[in-house]
Amino acid sequence: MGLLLTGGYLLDQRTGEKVRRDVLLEDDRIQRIAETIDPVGHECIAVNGHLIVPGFIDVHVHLRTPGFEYKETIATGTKAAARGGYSTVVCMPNTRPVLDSKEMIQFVYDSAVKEGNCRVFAYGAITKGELGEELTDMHALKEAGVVGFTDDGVGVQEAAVMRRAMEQAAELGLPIVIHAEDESLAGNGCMNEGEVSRRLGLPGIPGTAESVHVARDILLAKQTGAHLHVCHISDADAVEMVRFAKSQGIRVTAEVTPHHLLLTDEQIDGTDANWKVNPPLRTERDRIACLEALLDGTIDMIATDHAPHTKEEKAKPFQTAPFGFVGLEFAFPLLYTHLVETGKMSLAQLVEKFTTSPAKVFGLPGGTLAEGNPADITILDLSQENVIDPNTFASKGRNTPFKGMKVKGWPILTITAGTITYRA
Ligand SMILES: NC(=O)N[C@@H](CC(=O)O)C(=O)O
Ligand SMILES: [Zn+2]
Repeated sequence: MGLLLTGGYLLDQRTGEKVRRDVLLEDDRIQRIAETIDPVGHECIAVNGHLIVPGFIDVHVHLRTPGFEYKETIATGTKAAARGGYSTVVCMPNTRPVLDSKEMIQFVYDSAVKEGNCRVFAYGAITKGELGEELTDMHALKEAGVVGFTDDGVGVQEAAVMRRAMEQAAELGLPIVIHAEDESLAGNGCMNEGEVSRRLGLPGIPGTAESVHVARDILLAKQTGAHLHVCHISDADAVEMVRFAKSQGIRVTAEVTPHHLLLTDEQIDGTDANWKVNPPLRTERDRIACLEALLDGTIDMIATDHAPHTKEEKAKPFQTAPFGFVGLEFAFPLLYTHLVETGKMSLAQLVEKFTTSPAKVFGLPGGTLAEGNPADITILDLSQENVIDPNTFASKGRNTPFKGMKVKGWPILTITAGTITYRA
C-alpha cells in the first residue's frame, strides 16, 4: 500500500506550465507519476487542484541546539520547518558548544532522529570554537556527515586561516560556507552604515565589511580550488564579485534571504530590534542588486537564515539586542506574494530556488520530483491568504519584521521521506 496524491498539479520544469498529475509514494520514494493512477489498495489524499512541488530545502537554519534551547530546539525548529514546507534543513554550528567535533555532529544527528520533524544536516565549524584560530579536524567532521564548513555568526578574520581551511575543504570535496564580515570594518555597528544610520545616530556596518571578505575568499577559492558558498549575501558590490567570479569559472555559489530581497534600512526607525539582523538590511540599490542576481542565476538559492531569539532579548535597545530573524514558517508565501504575484519572477523559478538548486549545490537528497526520487513533497495552496502571525509559530522565536503582513501561497501539506510531517 502506498500514499496516493490525487488531483494535484505539477510544474513542468521546461515550460513552467501546470500539468495534472497523480503521484504515488511508496515507503520513502516516489513510486509513480502519471495522469491518473488507480487508487485501489492505496491510502489517498485528495490534493484538489493544488500544486505539488519538491519539499523545500533551507541551507541556513539556526536550530540553537545544544546550548541555546531556550531560543529553539531541534523539535521546535524542525516543526517550524515542516510548517513552512521544508523537508530538509542544514543547521549552523554557532551553538554552545560549537559543532566543531565529530561528537557534536553525532549529537545533533542523534537528536534529529529522536525529535526531528524533517531531514537535518549540519555544517561543521571551520575553526575550533569558531574562534578563528585553529582549524577543526575537518576530515573527522566529514566522516561524521557534515555537508560543509562554516563559522557562521562570525567571519574568519585571518586570510591565512581561511586559505588553509579551503585547502582542506578542497581535498575533502566539501564547500566552505562563509559569513562574510570583516570585524575591523563592522566594528560595533548595529545596522547598515549610511544615511539612515547617520540620521538615527546608530553605529553602522558598512557594505565593505561584507564585500571585502567576499572578494578575499573568491581569490582564495581561485587559488585553492575550493567550492566557496557565500551566506546571506546582501551588498551590491559583494553580488558583483560573485557574478565576476562565476564568469571566471571560479567555483562560487551564493544564497540570499527573503528579508534582503524585500526590506531596506529605510524601514528601520531604531526602536524595534525585530528589525536588527546581520548582515543588516541595506539600501534599495543593494536590494535590487540581490533581486537581479537571483533572477540571472548569480545567486543560486534562497535560504532563510532562521535565527530565533527570545522576546526578552529582542525587547532590548537596538544597539544591544542580538541580530537575527526567524523565517522558516512563511518564507515561501512571502516571496510568492512579493515576487511571483508582482511578476518579478516565475513560480517555477521561485520553486527552483527553494528546491532543485540547493539540492544540487550541496548534494542533498530531494529537490526534484521524479520516479525513484525521495518522497519529499510540499503541497501549496496558492490562493490561500493568511496574515503572518508570530503567535501561531511552532518556532520558539517570534522575531520577524514581517509580522502582520498578509501573504498568499501557503504550504498545506509537507511530506518527508514518505511521512506526513505537516498538514494544515
Ligand atoms: N543572522 C543573524 O543576524 N544572526 C545569526 C548569525 C548569522 O547567521 O550570522 C544568529 O545566530 O543569530
Ligand atoms: Zn551569518
